[in-house]
Amino acid sequence: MANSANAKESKEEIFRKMEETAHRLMEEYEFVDATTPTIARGYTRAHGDYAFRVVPTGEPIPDATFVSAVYSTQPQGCDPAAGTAECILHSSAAKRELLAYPGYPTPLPHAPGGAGAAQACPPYRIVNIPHKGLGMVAARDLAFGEVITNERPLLVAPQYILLDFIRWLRAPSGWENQQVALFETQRFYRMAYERMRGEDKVAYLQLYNAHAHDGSGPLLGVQRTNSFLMFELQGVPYCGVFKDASRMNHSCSPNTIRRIDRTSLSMQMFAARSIKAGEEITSSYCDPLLPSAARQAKLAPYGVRCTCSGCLKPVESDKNRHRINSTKDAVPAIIQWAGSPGLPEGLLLGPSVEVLRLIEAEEQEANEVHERVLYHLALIHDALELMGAPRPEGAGYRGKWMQLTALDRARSFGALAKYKEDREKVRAAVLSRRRA
Ligand SMILES: C[S@@+](CC[C@H](N)C(=O)[O-])C[C@H]1O[C@@H](n2cnc3c(N)ncnc32)[C@H](O)[C@@H]1O
Repeated sequence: MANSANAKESKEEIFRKMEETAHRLMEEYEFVDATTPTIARGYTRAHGDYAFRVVPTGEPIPDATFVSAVYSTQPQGCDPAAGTAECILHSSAAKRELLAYPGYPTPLPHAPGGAGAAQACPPYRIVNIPHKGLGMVAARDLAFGEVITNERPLLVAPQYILLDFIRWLRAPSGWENQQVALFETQRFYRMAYERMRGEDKVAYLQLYNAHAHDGSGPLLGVQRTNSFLMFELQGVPYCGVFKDASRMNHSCSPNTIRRIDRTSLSMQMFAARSIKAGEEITSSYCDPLLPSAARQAKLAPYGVRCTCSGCLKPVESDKNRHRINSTKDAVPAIIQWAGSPGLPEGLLLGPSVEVLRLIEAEEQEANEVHERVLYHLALIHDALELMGAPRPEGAGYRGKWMQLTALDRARSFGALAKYKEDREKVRAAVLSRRRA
C-alpha cells in the first residue's frame, strides 16, 4: 500500500511540475487574439471567421514566423439539423481548399428515410462496456453494408499539435517546449470550443479524455483521445472528433468500415459484416495487419490492451495477417493469365479464394485488401465466363465488390469505370487466347 501511495504522489508531483512549467513559461509571453484591439498586422476577419496569433511580449515577430489559425464553422447554410463542425485551419489556403472541394457543401449522405434513418433511430446504443468505459453496441441485427453512424464532426483540427511557434520560444528543454506546445494548443482549441453550440460544447466535454494528466488540457485531451483522420489540407492531415462515432472502442478485428464524405464534411461507419444485436461495434485505432506486438505498442498510449481473437492467438494470426497484407494488385497477372492458353483455369482463382478465406477468418472485412481481393475474384470469374467455364460464386463476388465501392460516393464512379476498362482488357485477352 505504502509503495502505491508513494507512486501516486510522485506521479502527481510530476503533473504539478509540468503545469507549473507551462504556466511559468507562458507568463513570459502575451496572448493576442482577434478580440484584442492592439493587434495590427495580418489580422483577418471574413464571414465570421477570424485568425489569431501568439506573440512574445514587447517583441516584434517577423511575418514568416507568427502563428495563426483560421476558425471556421462548416458547412454554411446546408443542412442545419445535421449540425456544423468547428474547424481550426492552419492557413487561409487550407480553408480555401476545404471550400473548393468539388460539390462542397452538400447535406449528409443517406438522408433520413433512406439508409440514414440510422440518425433518426440509431441502430446502436452507447452503454458501459466492462474494462473499456463507454462503448457502442448494436441495437438490432445489422447486415453487411448497413449505415451505423452518419455524422458531422463537432471539431475538425490538424492531426498534430501546431509546433511552429516553438521555433521562437526559448524554452530551456525539449520537455518544456512540449509542455508549452500542449498549453498553447489548448488555447487554439478554446477558441473553437467557444464558437460551438451549447449542446455541442456539452457533448464534446463529455467525451473520454485519456490525456487528462500530461499537460494537454481538457479540450486538446479529448481531441487526442477521440479523433479520426479525415483528409489533408495543404498537405496537413486533419482529424474530426465525433459525438457518437468517437464512442467506438478499438478492436484489431473491427466490424465497421469507415468512410469520409468530404462534400458533406461528414463520416459514415458501415457494418463490415453481419453484426448481432447486443454485439459491440468497434473500429481499429491502428493498422490491424501489423504484427500483434507492433499493434499493442501503438495502442499503449490509448490505454488499450486489445483482447480480440487475433491478439489472443498472435502466432497463427500474425502469419495469416502477413499473408493478407502481401496481396498486391493482381490485375496485370489476371489479364496475362486470361490470354495464355497453356495456363490452368484455377491458377489465380485458388490463391485469391484462399486470401478471402483468411480475411474472413481474421475478421478483416473492413480492410482495403478485402475490396482488392473481391475485385480480383470478379475479374477472374468474368474471364472464366468468357472461357465458357462459368462458376456460380462469380456473381456474389462481383455484387459484394460493388456494394463495398458504393459506400464511398467520391470513389465509386471512378472504381466502376476502372472495372469496365479492366473487364474489357480481360475480354480482349480471352479472345486472343481463343484465336491462339
Ligand atoms: C475513443 S475512446 C472510446 C470510447 C471510450 N471508451 C469512452 O468511454 O468514451 C478511446 C478510449 O476508450 C478505451 N478503449 C478503447 N478501446 C478499448 C479496448 N479495446 N480495451 C480497453 N479500453 C479501450 C481507452 O480508454 C481509450 O483511451
